Amino acid sequence: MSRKIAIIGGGNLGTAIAEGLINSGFSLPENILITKRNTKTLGPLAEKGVLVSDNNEEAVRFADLVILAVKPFQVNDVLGKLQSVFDPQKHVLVSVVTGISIDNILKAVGSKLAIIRAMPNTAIAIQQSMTCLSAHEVSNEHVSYIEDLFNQLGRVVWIDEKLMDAATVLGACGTAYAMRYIRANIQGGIEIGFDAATASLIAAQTVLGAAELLLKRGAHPEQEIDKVTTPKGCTIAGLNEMEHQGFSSSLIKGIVASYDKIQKP
Ligand SMILES: NC(=O)C1=CN([C@@H]2O[C@H](COP(=O)(O)OP(=O)(O)OC[C@H]3O[C@@H](n4cnc5c(N)ncnc54)[C@H](O)[C@@H]3O)[C@@H](O)[C@H]2O)C=CC1
Ligand SMILES: O=C(O)[C@@H]1CCC=N1
Repeated sequence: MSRKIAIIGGGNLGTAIAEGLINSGFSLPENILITKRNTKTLGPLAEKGVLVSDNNEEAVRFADLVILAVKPFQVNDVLGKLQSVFDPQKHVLVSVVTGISIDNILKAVGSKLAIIRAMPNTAIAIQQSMTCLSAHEVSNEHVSYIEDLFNQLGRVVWIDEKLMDAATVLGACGTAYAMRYIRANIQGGIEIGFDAATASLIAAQTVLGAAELLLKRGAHPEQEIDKVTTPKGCTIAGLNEMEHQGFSSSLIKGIVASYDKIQKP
């Protein structure tokens, strides 16, 4: 397979994917074509040599891998107009769209195209995405090409398609949840004496280190918490107060609310 990639929908995620593909060296900028109805905001990518267009048909003809990154309600309209351009012998379609099943996509394209669902997050721009992948009836060649692509843009796990909504919440919405946790740390850090820049650095690096401890050791969070909580110390006093205020409970309820929103929009 050659390495020409079309990204249909140059919004937050589409542009992040383009950035990741270039930053990782997986693609040359001239091998990526990204579309949007109004291409003005794609200027920074165009300056890097990425091809920019408002014409989805042109993009599909250009590429053999098409990444669909439009909003869920736009899928039928966008794919419907591309039915005659897709070639099952040539194209593989990767959809990062929330809540739209492979079956729905197949109906919208109207042909037996190779379709893979991917659920990355915006850290894909800096090769730190968590990407969940799902496919059925796709050739091994397509599977290994797509796995290789997303592996270079972060970590990958293959999941059953029925878990895709859960993956969306935990892995993609999760970036926003983590940001809010860090922001709260910054706000607290300022209240106890730091300037905003120093509080931001300490909060972000501390979260990065905590995540790395889990990823590198495969430990359970509570094992690492036990190493921090000195008996009668300040950590356990703070943690217990957070729990009295509903910390874990509010996160779990938020995750379920996000999930319910995908299931019952
Ligand atoms: N933003 C995120 O963190 C994540 C988003 N997703 C999913 O990815 C998809 C895109 O999300 P965002 O990038 O956040 O949305 P967005 O609204 O920023 O991007 C969608 C883009 O599609 C463009 N568009 C609309 N109609 C078009 C057409 N006919 N042809 C070409 N482009 C068209 C819009 O102008 C917009 O720039 C959604 O389905 C979302 O659920 C999935 C994982 C993470
Ligand atoms: O908020 C949303 O609906 C999308 C799905 C995952 C991240 N953003």
